[in-house]
Amino acid sequence: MSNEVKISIEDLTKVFYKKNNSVTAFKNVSLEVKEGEFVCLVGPSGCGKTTLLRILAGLEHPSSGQFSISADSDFRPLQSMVFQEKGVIPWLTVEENVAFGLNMRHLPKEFIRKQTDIYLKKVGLRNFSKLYPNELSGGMKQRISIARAFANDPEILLMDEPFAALDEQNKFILQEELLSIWSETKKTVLFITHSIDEALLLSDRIVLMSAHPGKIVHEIKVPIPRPRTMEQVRANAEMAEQFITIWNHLQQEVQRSRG
Ligand SMILES: Nc1ncnc2c1ncn2[C@@H]1O[C@H](COP(=O)(O)OP(=O)(O)OP(=O)(O)O)[C@@H](O)[C@H]1O
Repeated sequence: MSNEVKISIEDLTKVFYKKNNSVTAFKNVSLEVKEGEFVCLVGPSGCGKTTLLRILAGLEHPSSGQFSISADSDFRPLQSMVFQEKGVIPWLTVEENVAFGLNMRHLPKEFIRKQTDIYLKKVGLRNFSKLYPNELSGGMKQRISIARAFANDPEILLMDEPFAALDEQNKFILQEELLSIWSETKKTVLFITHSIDEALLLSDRIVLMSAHPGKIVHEIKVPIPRPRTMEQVRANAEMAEQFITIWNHLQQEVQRSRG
């Protein structure tokens, strides 16, 4: 991780206005993410995590405040986003899905072929490259989304609960695959999860949000050295303490959001 700030969010607020009322998704959020840092956002349902990511992805406008993503290269996209599901294009083959962003940028064919091949290999889908998404399992579809996001070589990666719909065993495998690709590419990642275990396994830093309207209320640095495995995280006494700290916080906030 470098000391350079890659994502800077300053006093950001998002209000959705409807006919007779308004909903404040999150309020006065300020956050800095360093280049190469892996940050997980954890908070109760409805606290504005997805909305914050959508703003960083340019899919929504903030109501007030500002943010910036620092760009190292004019040729790279600013961000790629990985969603929980429905991130694949059903009428394209696996390799066409992975190459999609690169094709949209009209990059040289040979570069696209090589880049696609590298990431298909990294996510274990090389032998499935000519298949269509409906011939694949949920885990394989998420691998396509991850391969496409990294193949695009964006300045930052935004991931919105990418493993939430998977069974636990597939989730563990994909988490470790993601960590392995991330350690090679050192991308800056902002990752939303409801899973405390997942946040402890993946993050350099965990940012906790309050119940709706979301605010950042606490941050935790994850001290386990990398590379990490779920077994190490589960066997580590300090991590067990962190788990309880995060759970205590979440429990209170979830109760508040239900109240
Ligand atoms: N397009 C929209 N129009 C109106 N309200 C919206 C819109 N999108 C989100 N909201 C509201 O903003 C708040 C935050 O929603 P958001 O989806 O960002 O929360 P979240 O923390 O990602 O929730 P979850 O963890 O359940 O996915 C919610 O109250 C939601 O109803």
